[in-house]
Amino acid sequence: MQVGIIMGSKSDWPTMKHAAEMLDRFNIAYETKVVSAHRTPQLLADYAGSAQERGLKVIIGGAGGAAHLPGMAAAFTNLPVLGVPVQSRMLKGIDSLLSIVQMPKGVAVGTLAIGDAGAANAGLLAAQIIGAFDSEVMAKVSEFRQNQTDTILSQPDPSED
Ligand SMILES: Nc1c(C(=O)O)ncn1[C@@H]1O[C@H](COP(=O)(O)O)[C@@H](O)[C@H]1O
Repeated sequence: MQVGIIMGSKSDWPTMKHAAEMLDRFNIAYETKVVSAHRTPQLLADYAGSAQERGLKVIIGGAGGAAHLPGMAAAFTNLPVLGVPVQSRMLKGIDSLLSIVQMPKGVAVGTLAIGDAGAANAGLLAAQIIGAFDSEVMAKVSEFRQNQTDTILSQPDPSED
């Protein structure tokens, strides 16, 4: 496994599956697990603490509300941790975003956008990090981006639709 996708609750999966789907495009092996800084703190310490020796290269952590999961994962590992703010019901994910993004200097989390697009981009960014050291993955990232550009350039102008 190269990427660990962790989330605070099973209820985060409809968002976090977009990270998994992005990794599928690049044939990057990943594992998924519910791990919570609040509800299963020892599991988080064990998971993040052993991630590097188990061969993971990147951890993607998604959580909503008081989203301490990515920051606490980053506290237990030197691997790059990408944080996905899951949209919360009461505060629409602003709480998740602010909980993840304002890390103290010296412990880094790369924070993505709230919700599905953020999760997809976390998968893409993980592929780009791995691709920096793996030319096959980087070739797939280039192809993905070229296809995206070609699709947009081939669309008719808005008024011609
Ligand atoms: N933010 C965290 C953490 C954590 O940061 O450790 N653990 C669970 N949660 C979040 O609680 C929300 C509601 O969870 P439930 O749906 O299980 O009640 C989820 O979005 C989860 O990520």
